[in-house]
Amino acid sequence: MGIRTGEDYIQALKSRQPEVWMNGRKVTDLVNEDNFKQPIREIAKLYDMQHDSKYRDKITSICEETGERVSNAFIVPKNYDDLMARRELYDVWAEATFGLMGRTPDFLNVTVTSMASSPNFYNQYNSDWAENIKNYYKYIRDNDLFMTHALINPQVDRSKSSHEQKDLFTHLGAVEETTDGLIVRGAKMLATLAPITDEVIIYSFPGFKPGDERYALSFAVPIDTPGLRLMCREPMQDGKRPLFDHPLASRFEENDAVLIFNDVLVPWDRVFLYNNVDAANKLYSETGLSQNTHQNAARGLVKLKFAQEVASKVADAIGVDGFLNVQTQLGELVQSVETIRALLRTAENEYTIRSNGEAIPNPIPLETIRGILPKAYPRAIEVIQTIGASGLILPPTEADLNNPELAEDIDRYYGGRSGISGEERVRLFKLAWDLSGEAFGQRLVQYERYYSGDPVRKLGMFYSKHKRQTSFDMVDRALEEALDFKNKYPKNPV
Ligand SMILES: Cc1cc2nc3c(=O)[nH]c(=O)nc-3n(C[C@H](O)[C@H](O)[C@H](O)COP(=O)(O)OP(=O)(O)OC[C@H]3O[C@@H](n4cnc5c(N)ncnc54)[C@H](O)[C@@H]3O)c2cc1C
Repeated sequence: MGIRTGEDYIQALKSRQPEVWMNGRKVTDLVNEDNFKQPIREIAKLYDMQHDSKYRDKITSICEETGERVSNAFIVPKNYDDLMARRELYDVWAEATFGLMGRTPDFLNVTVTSMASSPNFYNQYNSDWAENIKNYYKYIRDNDLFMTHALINPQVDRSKSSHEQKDLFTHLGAVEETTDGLIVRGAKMLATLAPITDEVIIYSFPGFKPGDERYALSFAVPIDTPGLRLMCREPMQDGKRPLFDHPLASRFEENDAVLIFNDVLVPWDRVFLYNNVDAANKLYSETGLSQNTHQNAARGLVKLKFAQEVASKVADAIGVDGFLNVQTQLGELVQSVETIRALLRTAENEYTIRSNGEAIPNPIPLETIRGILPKAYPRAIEVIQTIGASGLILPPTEADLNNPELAEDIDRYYGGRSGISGEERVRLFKLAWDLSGEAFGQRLVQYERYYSGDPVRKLGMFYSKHKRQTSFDMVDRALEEALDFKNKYPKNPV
């Protein structure tokens, strides 16, 4: 099949009925559910871009194996140009969504591509796993599917490992093996956009202990697999609010869901890892899984740049950007953007080739971005809040603007510096409020903190790995030189 259109994607959604719960009711008509309508349009738009002559050759390529056109996310990069072709896809889709949708299809498509291009890892444990992930990759690639993922266990009691939880199946685990496959039970979270995806893939961060074997799992199933329940969080927009009043929240809401597996059958050919604590702990670091940090970084840069531009435009609109305190805040944001931009370029320029022939960006600058963004993005939002001040809270609604009795007052009292009308400023400040004040905007902050794991533990892991890979040459030399000097000049003459 190769690349899908937006309509292909929507038709696939219509053909399925996953068990989706929201606000206490079962959602039976996904594509007409108010909360999902606009996000579905946004994802469909991305698929359509693959067919648009303006983007097609930038974001898709001909697959050597099938001769079909596929997303660049499915091409295993062999050199710098291939890596940059992927980057082009990340940029084009992130810019189309202002970086506000974190889980666009490229994210997991790249993840599965990386898993499948590490057969040696799987083969050392079980050759079936290597075969299964390879076939799954081909299936996703050739049908251009959209996936969600769920890596973490319910928060119930973080002081205990999986097998020590009160209930054996609080954390998702294997119940029994059958001839058809594995029966799994328990919950995983937090699957962003799950109801409007095609498939879900399960794997975990490291941290399994002996005794956790049944929880050491990786597999994929269709999102409408019998027994799989999707519990959505409370929507942050009802899908009915005017785009004028909520120009971002009404478009880019990514609902998140907890996945509850009630004795779900996972066919054996969809099992990528099972019953092996060692393999589960190494999966992340040894399969190139962290390749998706490249997508994360490119998308995060677009989002940070967007927030920086919003802050600057807000300041300009009300004539405060000549004040030193405002300039230093705006300058700080520009420098954050430039820092991320430079790190991303460094990671790409310093790419290496893995033993499987796959080109990968230098992970150290990418992980550095991962460490900086959870602080830089919330700071950008704080700057918008500080500079926008009361102006963020006061704008009237579209309905007010449409009332002729109010029009004159709105233009007079809600306008900006010379040249900015009441309506222009109201629209800008509403956008800034969506990003910085609305529940939608607060989720975006929380997303940047946590989307790829706990930043605290990630930084600890980053440092431990860095320490293992490095030496203390300069310190050793300074110590040696001091000793040499002491021996050479015992009385310290000049
Ligand atoms: C908006 C959003 C979207 C997301 N989308 C996805 C998704 O699509 N797929 C997915 O799989 N996940 C997703 N995540 C989940 C993300 O992976 C987790 O939030 C992240 O891994 C942290 O886990 P947690 O939220 O359970 O926090 P916890 O692990 O419960 O941590 C809570 C607090 O306790 C501290 N803490 C907990 N355990 C330890 C420890 N052992 N040592 C030190 N400190 C500890 C943490 O530092 C943190 O401050 C998303 C999260 C958010 C917020």
